[in-house]
Amino acid sequence: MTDDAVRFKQQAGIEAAALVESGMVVGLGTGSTAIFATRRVAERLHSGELCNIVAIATSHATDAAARELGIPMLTDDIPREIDITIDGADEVDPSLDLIKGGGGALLREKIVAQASRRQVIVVDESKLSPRLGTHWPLPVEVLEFGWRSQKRFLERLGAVVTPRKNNGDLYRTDQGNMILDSRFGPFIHDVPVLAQGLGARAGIIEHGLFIGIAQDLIVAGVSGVRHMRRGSSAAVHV
Ligand SMILES: O=C[C@H](O)[C@H](O)[C@H](O)COP(=O)(O)O
Repeated sequence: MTDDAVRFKQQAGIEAAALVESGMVVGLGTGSTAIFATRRVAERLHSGELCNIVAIATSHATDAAARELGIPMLTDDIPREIDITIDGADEVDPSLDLIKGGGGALLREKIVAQASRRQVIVVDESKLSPRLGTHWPLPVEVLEFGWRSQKRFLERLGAVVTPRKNNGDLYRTDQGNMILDSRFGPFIHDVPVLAQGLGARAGIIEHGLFIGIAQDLIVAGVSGVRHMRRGSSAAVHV
């Protein structure tokens, strides 16, 4: 990752953390961009600028980081509605639909996103894409039982499928499942139809298409930080 990319991720994360208000329940995303928002929320909490917040993490890694930073955490059964969640993404299209799951956290991320009133996505500008699937394979979380059947199913849908590995072994999600990275190049032709097909297949636990979920996008790049809202063509420069 270049120094510029790290700086852009940090700018986007810090901008998003400013949207958190005292008294809120906050969803904390996973990855190298969302962590900057988590750190900034912790800084605001410790400086006294924020008070009385509780958070829920989208992965074991984020949970450990947030606890280390001294953020009060909710239990995993999400006993309260989440006011705002700040998370990263692997690809973002012009209507703010997303591919997520590059870090393997897609299932918890989607659970937290769907339990949130407001989902704010933070990215550096390299994540912007004209059509989902252009730059990134779609992560599909599958149960180990029967996984080769899911691989054939995805191949019949037109994907080139690579079981995700970690140091030579099969990668495991926080839930102990596998990820099949599925490249539908040059792009995914019909995102809603694909999402519906994947959702209907037993053995597929979740997929990384987040459609209609993000309300806000904060993107940082060479021309500064922009804040976009779903359904609004105007980008606000901040
Ligand atoms: O599973 C991981 C998540 O969906 C991440 O939010 C996504 O991969 C983006 O991560 P990063 O900000 O590190 O590029």
